[in-house]
Amino acid sequence: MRKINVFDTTLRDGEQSAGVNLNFEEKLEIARQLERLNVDIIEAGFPASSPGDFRSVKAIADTVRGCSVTGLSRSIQKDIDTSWEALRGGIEPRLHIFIATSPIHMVHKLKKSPEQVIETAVETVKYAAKFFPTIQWSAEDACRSDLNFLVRIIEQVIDAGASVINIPDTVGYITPHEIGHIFKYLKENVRNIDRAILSTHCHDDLGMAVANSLSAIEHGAGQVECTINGIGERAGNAALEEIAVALKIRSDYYHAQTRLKLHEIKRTSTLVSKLTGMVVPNNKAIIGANAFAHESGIHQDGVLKEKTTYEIITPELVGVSSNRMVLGKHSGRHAFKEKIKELGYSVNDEELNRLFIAFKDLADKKKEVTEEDIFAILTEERVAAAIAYYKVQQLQVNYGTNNIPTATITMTTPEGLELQEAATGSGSVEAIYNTLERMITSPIKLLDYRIQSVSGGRDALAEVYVKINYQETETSGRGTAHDVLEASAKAYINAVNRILNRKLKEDLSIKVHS
Ligand SMILES: CC(=O)SCCNC(=O)CCNC(=O)[C@H](O)C(C)(C)COP(=O)(O)OP(=O)(O)OC[C@H]1O[C@@H](n2cnc3c(N)ncnc32)[C@H](O)[C@@H]1OP(=O)(O)O
Ligand SMILES: CC(C)C(=O)C(=O)O
Repeated sequence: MRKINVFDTTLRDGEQSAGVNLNFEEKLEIARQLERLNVDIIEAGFPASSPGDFRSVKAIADTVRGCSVTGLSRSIQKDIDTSWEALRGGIEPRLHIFIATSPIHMVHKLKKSPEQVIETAVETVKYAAKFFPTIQWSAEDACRSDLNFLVRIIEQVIDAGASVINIPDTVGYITPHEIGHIFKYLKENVRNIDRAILSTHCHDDLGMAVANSLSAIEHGAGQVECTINGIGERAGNAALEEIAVALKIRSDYYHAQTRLKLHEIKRTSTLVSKLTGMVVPNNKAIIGANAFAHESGIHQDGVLKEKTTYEIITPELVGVSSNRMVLGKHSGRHAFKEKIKELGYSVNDEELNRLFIAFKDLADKKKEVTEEDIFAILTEERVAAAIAYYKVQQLQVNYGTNNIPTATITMTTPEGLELQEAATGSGSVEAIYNTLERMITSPIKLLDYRIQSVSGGRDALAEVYVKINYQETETSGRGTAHDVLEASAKAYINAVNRILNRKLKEDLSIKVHS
């Protein structure tokens, strides 16, 4: 079996999804989970693009020990210098440097001749090789580039020091047959290709990203670039979970394997969905809620007689557990700690105490505390805004079909004051948000509001996701609670606190409660 390296770009290309905005703690949490999933390379961001990206790439490179961490860089010395500062603490510092090679990009965007592009690529790879032991070079828009030009530039960047050559389908234009031909052609025609690994990076504009990635693997790619849940720029990237499971289930055809721990897939998908606010459609392959649901009589009959009649993947393979009930209100600290360990987390005593209080509180209200509930509590605890500038102490909502909904809220402010306010709205959530806005004083614009339940049943936890604009900054916020209105208030305040935390970290003028 050929070994295929998995290069996860959820934190770089995935974060380029419109509306996704992960903060420092969230990126670190996703990186830790990717490490548990056992990816080979994590692309943690684009260090030169902003101080925030630099900080998170550096923290991930300094923390992650189970795989290599990389960051994206333009073919510019200052991007390479910044990337080195961010990545040098990693176990195998790796630079991902790119330049466009298609006529459209060279003429209109870079305004460089093909010869100038070759010269820039070679010079910058040579420069990067002074620092980085491993350099991945990408030919942006490779799939719309001239094949003989690709051969020439690839030969020269390999000579300059690149050992991974990535052939992206940047605009999601190629077909499986065509990409197979490109990889075969490069394998046969690049003189020094035995000194490099070929990599594939596909976008889903025409819905072919996974099929194209698999075809590239079939024709010689030794590395696949993908994201969890297929999130990414425009229509997204190739979905990691689909590629990995296709290689496993059809190993008879591909004869290639990854080193992923497939049972971590569901959890990774849930975490990324929660933190990005990008909901996974029910019919999504591998991780959608319906992926293992047999609805029609003939299928159910077949599955009851013999599972393999209609089931090619077992839910257990990707970590979907049929045993959902785990703990209840009589469970103690030991069992709870053990469950957290089973979920792949380790917590210190202080964290355990806080989590246990949240767990007991939930267990009092809910008959069955599922694995998903515990995962939600854990995630909320680990990625909560570092400092809760605003804290809701009490919330009361008055609603009736013939009344105007009114919310009354008691909240502590950044100055430690306790304020009480009330306001009305056309619905209960609007009444809550109008009340909070009165107390926070700066205008807050609500851009998006979504709600879902964490697990099934009437007593399920509610999870609210909001996107707001506050103090000229856009961010998202999340809140989980047993009650939808409390979860709504928490999500709103979480978003405001996240902006205030970010401003403090970036050392910008912090203006709270003016
Ligand atoms: C296919 C991909 O996904 S590539 C990754 C895309 N990701 C991102 O762009 C996210 C992060 N980007 C950013 O924050 C900003 O674009 C920055 C900080 C990188 C650059 O910002 P600015 O300096 O304001 O430049 P801006 O984004 O407007 O334009 C890009 C410039 O880089 C140049 N450029 C683009 N790609 C490359 C490259 N690979 N190597 C060198 N220069 C490049 C463009 O030609 C343009 O140069 P020009 O100003 O001389 O015309
Ligand atoms: C930078 C490269 C790899 C990229 O993201 C693309 O071409 O889509």
